[in-house]
Amino acid sequence: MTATQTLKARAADDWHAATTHDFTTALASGALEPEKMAGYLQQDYLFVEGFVRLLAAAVAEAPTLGDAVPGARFLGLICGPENTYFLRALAALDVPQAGSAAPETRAFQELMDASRRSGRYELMLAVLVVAEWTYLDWATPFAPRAEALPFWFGEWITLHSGEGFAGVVAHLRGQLDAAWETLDAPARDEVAEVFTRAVALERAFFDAAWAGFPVTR
Ligand SMILES: Cc1ncc(CO)c(N)n1
Repeated sequence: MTATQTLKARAADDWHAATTHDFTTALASGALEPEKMAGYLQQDYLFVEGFVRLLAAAVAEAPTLGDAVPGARFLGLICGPENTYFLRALAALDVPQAGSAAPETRAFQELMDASRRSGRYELMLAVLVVAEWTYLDWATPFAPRAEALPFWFGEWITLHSGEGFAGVVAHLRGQLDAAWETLDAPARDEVAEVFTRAVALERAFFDAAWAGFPVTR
């Protein structure tokens, strides 16, 4: 097994819960209440702010230009089509951007900030790999039905499935698998800890979204 396969297997319970969640099942069926989607997108837009900074830091730490380019392209996608999706979807659901971060969002912001400020590429990658790979896993089975859904559901699935997005995940995993080979045992333990924590936070974020984040009006 590769390092990222082993890390995923060690977090199997939370991984499975996060990637087969009632929230995403309802989203992909089109039956998710607009209020729940609005609360989720408000909080996730705050998540994305920290994610952009983290991804930018990882691009800066990549060992070569070849290692940096796929992440930089992905940064462009998030700040382009994905950012526009958020603004269009929030407008369509008739809500503004969130006033403040919910506890589950804040926990994620703190993990992203800590891994970014560590300056350590492998800790940044641990969070990035979890965030993108869990989304690829839940969204991929729903890709065939995305077109038939209202855009605020369908485009969220499309943004996290398909060949291009699978390539992003493969790239990030490849970076972490390569970095892993250079790490001593204590550093590997730190990566595993961040990876496991990130999977738990993905699950908690969907649990909170399914219960219903408070919506800013
Ligand atoms: C909480 C969360 N995790 C991962 C992603 C994928 O970028 C996202 N948009 N939100």
